[in-house]
Amino acid sequence: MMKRGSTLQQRTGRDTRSSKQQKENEGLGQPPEKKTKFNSSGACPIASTDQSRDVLCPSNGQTETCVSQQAVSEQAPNLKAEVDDVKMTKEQVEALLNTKILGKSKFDLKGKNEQMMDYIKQLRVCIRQFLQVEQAYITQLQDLENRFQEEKHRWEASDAAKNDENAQLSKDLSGYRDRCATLERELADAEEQKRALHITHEEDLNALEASRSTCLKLSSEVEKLKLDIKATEDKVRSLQDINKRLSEYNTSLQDYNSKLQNDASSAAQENSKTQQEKIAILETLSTIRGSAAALQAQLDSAKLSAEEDCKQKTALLNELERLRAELQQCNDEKQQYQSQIQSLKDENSRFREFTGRSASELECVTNKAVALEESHHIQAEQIKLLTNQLDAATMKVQALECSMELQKKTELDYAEKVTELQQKLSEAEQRLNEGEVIRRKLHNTIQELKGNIRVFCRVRPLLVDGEDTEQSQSVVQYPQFGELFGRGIDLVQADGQKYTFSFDKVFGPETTQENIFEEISQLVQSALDGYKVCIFAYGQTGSGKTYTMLGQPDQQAHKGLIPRSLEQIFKSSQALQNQGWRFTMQASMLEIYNETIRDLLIPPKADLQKGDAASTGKQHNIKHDNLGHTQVSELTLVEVTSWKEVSGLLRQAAQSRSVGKTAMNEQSSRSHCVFTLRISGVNESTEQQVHGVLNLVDLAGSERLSRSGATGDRLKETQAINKSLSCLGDVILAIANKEQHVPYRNSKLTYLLQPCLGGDSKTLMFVNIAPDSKSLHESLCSLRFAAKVNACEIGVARRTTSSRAASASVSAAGDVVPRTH
Ligand SMILES: Nc1ncnc2c1ncn2[C@@H]1O[C@H](COP(=O)(O)OP(=O)(O)OP(=O)(O)O)[C@@H](O)[C@H]1O
Repeated sequence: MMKRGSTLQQRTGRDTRSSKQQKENEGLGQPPEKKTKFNSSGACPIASTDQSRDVLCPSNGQTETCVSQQAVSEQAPNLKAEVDDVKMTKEQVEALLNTKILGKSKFDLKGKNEQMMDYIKQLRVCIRQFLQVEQAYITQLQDLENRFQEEKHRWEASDAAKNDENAQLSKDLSGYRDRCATLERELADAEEQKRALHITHEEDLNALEASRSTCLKLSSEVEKLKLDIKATEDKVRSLQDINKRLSEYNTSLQDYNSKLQNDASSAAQENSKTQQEKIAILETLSTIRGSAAALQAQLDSAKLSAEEDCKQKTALLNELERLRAELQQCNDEKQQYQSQIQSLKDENSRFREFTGRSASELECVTNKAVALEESHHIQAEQIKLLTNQLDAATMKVQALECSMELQKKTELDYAEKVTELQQKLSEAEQRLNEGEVIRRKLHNTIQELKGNIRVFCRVRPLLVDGEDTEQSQSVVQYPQFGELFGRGIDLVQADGQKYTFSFDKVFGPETTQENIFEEISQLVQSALDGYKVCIFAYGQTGSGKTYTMLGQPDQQAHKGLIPRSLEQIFKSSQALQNQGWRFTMQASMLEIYNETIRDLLIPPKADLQKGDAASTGKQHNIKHDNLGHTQVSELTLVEVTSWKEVSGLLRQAAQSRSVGKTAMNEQSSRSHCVFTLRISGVNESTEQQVHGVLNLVDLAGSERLSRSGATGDRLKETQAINKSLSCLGDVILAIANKEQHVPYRNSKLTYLLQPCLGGDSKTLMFVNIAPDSKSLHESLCSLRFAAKVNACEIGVARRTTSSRAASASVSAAGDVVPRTH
């Protein structure tokens, strides 16, 4: 009960304190009775309307909220009566609690009991009062709790709202923070920019300052320059003129360039057109040459007749002179005679006057006079005759002079015509040369654009006394029109089955060595322009490879490609000397027999002393440097300056091959023969340098073992040939398939020809075909191989050119052996 009371007291402590505060505010000096009004019995008065009001709490004497009577009656209806009667004050309660039950005496139990009963009664009243107070407190507490709950709900609601608000705010805050960060970054950037601008500004200021000072300097210079400008302006004007002309020239060049490009696209057509034009020009040229020759002959004859006329005229003039002299003489004589006659007449008259003279004397004189008159008459006749002759001669002279005039005129006309024709001729020749240059350019462009190995097919004639049987017929046919005309070849089997192939060109049996060379002369020429050129002949034994490559060098009609190419190269290199070019050339020749390299230019004596390369085991190794130059170790390189020297070398090589042939008891055609000419050119005026290589290869004949029927060494050798040729096939196949690894090193031949097969060279293969039916299968194999080669793209040919200064350090490839034999 006390505990509960104390709890209540604690709970109501705030109110109590506020009451106390109130009390203090109202005046501490006032006695509590004045403020808190007790009834007569000392109990708190109960308000009639309010449920509770402040009263002095009986336990602690402080002001407590008194519960209304109605509330008390609701809480404890059984105590109502007592509560209404008894209201205890604090002092009374304290007095009650301090009350001691003593009785009248120690043994006055009844009195004690009554006292006790009374005491209990009072305690009950007190308790009831406290219960009422407690009830009031509880009610108040509940009320407060309700209010607290309401407040709590309100607070929770507001808290949730605040939370939402907070979340929103924190969201906004993070947004603001992001924005702030962005702004900060922007600010930093802006500041950076500002700093950079500031620096730039400062730099600009510095630059401005510098430029101001420069400006000042410049303005002084400007003054000077202004003076110069006037002089320069004149120059500029002239330069502008030049520039204008140059730009016109440039435009024309550009036009020409675009035209060339257009030409390049239609190059193939243009090329053939140019060829036709060339033929037409050549025809016109030959016609012009013919008419020029005729006119020249006419002119010569006219000159001759004019000369004769001149001679005749001179003779006539001489005759005239002579006649004039005679006439003069006659006239003189006549004069003499006349003067004689006159003197005679005078004498006669004197005689007659002086009749002293004799009649005979007179007669004599008369006769003399008659004779003189006769002679005079005769002379007069003669003079008349001579005068007539003179007139005739003069007329003749005049006629001659007229004819001479005419002759001269005709001569002049002829001379004019001749000059005109010569001009036309030189124009035609110039056009021909230009056409040739364009043709060469187009040829090179086409070659470069094609980027593949070109293949020409040559079919030899049926040999009457050779291996081809007399009855044998050609199994080769050629398309007579259409796209494949001149490019196609058909092999026709006995059963009528036809195999068609096409190449860059197909040459029939009627094609001469000259025709063949005409087709490749440009290719050979490009070796002088700095290209690597390789021409090789492939085909079965006896199909005409050697005939095509070498032929018979001493016979004009049967010379092969090697002699013709070299003749052309030496001729062109000499012609190029006019343009400042100086060429040096080195020749080498080797053969590959059974995978062994033999130097064919070792002098025979040395060869005998040293022994044959193959038998002495002397090794020739092949190496390629970074520039794509091939070097064969210990190979003889001979500097050559004329075809004559090369022809000597070819003879020597042939001898060396035949020595080898005897030594090894083999056919020279069983080896691959490689002729190489290295060309180095330098232009003295432009310092330009070119390095070209011309490789001319006569391959060993391909043949099937079954057909050759070879055994022993011959079998070994055939196998070696077949191996190297099949290696060549492998290499071609690998290139055609654009494989990563190309097996160049599988044979000496392919390794030697690597730069020609591998890319930046111009390569041409002749596939030689024997047309007889016995060779049909071999021919088919050869043509199939050639078709594979033709489809093989090896890349774009490149010139090797440089300036002299740049390549001063590049030494010539190979060791040059001075020619001593
Ligand atoms: N176009 C041709 N015109 C005339 N005769 C030819 C022609 N081609 C080849 N011949 C002749 O055919 C024969 C064989 O030719 P050649 O020796 O050139 O053949 P090959 O292919 O070099 O043979 P091998 O592989 O044995 O060296 C020779 O007598 C040659 O003169």
